Amino acid sequence: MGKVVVGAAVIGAAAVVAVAALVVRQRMKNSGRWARAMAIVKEFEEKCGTPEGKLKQIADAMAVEMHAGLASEGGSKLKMLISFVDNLPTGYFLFQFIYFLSVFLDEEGVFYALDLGGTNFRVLRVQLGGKEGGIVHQEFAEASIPPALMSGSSDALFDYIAEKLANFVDEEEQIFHQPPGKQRELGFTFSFPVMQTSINSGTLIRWTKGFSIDDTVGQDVVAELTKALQRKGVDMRVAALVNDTIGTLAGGKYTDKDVAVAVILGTGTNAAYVERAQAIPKWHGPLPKSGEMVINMEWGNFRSSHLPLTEYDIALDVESLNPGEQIFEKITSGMYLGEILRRVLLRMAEEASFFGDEVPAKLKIPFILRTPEMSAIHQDTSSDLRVVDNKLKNILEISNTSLKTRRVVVELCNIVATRGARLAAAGILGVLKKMGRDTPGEGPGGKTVVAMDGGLYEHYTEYRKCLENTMSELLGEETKSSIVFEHSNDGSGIGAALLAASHSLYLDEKLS
Ligand SMILES: Nc1ncnc2c1ncn2[C@@H]1O[C@H](COP(=O)(O)OP(=O)(O)O)[C@@H](O)[C@H]1O
Ligand SMILES: O=P(O)(O)OC[C@H]1O[C@@H](O)[C@H](O)[C@@H](O)[C@@H]1O
Repeated sequence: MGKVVVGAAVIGAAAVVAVAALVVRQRMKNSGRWARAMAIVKEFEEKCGTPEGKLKQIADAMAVEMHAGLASEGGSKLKMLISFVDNLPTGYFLFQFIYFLSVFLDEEGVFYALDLGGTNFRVLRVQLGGKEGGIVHQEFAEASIPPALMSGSSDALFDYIAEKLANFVDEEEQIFHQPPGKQRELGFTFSFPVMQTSINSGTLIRWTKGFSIDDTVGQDVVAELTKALQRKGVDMRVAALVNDTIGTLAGGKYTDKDVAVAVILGTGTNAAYVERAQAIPKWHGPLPKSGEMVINMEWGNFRSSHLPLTEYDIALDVESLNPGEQIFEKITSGMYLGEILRRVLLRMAEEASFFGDEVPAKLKIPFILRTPEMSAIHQDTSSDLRVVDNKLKNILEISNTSLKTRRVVVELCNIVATRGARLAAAGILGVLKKMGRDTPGEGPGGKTVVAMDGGLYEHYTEYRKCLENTMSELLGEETKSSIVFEHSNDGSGIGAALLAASHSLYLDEKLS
């Protein structure tokens, strides 16, 4: 009996020791995994660093590339596209003219706008003029663009657009009907790089963001739209073709004459600004009477050795629809921020079992983690980070995460968004430098208004606050006080309608 008891005790003790050893080994393994995960986070944070000195180097590089892009076609990765909006028949500079436009137009001043962006497609009806002038009435409809149309045929895309426009026109109330013999007129906002050949013609240079339709490249997008409108029986003339940054500048200028720069932070990113005509060596056409021209920078394609690129950015670019293009856009704008976050989480799952022994299958799907979900995670204010928990469950099917795991996910959102926002601020500083507005009190009336638009800027509060705080950091309080950010919500749609009005075929009747 004694031997049996002793034996059992020895076995029991051995079992306890074995379990303890297992627990210790598991804890060591977990602590080893955690340490590995934290090392990945630390390395990522360091490589995303945007200290003030680096941002100022980037701003200087942006200004240098702007000069190069204005000097000659192809002189820079910045296309610096001339927008043609200012060679008005009346010789007025576009924006002054728009400002007085409503005075010339009477109640029939109904114009349409059509805005093709990277994610959404909007149609707008604007009634200008009337006794009080200004915008008397506006209404719009929005639809997301079916992903299949982003990589189908040119006709399929433009037929979809024409169909939506036809439906919108059919809903037109009787009071907006044009008098017999007068064609409806449209401002076409096209959020992609176009080499403009006139106010209402221009060829697509290349697609960006999620679009990749080979048979549109090199084509006149107004001609493509016009053919589709004819196919759909829509009697409408495209009076103006503008990039969304130009539309935002025009729309912003309509309400505030000090608007001199427009920045879009949406699915993609871009900027436009008012340049002195003499500062555009590559322009050999007639100089506008105003002496100023409006430039669509296409700054999404900016590239500099100073940009804090990580292995995740490089892999994203290599696997993108447009490798080697739009690098600045890919680390600052809405289409990509969530995807960068996903790539970091995937590496942590693979190399440090961050979400357990198995790598979550959904985490391997590109673009499954959209920036709107990332901002919800980033801006979770609950004590147990339950929004983070829900997003991880619903999007990635990752359950039972610990609070400290969720905190790391939030921190990664902060790293990605902070880098993007601070780089956007550096871009704006570069534009202000080029304009000579980065020092106190420069610019007419001492104030420079930057019209901001885009769903990322509008909806990602942490990103927007970081951008504006970074502007103060870079400019200093004295200069910052002369730079005003105005959120011109859907300014590009209004701007496109205004530009259509300012290039209307029927203007002479009103001006005479
Ligand atoms: N709540 C949100 N948080 C963060 N980003 C958002 C949010 N909502 C939209 N976005 C971003 O804004 C983009 C849409 O921008 P928007 O300007 O509305 O359309 P488009 O890019 O088609 O012109 C989306 O692709 C997304 O990246
Ligand atoms: O409004 P979106 O879709 O975010 O577009 C912003 C910018 O996106 C870029 O990819 C385009 O080249 C620009 O022309 C455009 O202005």
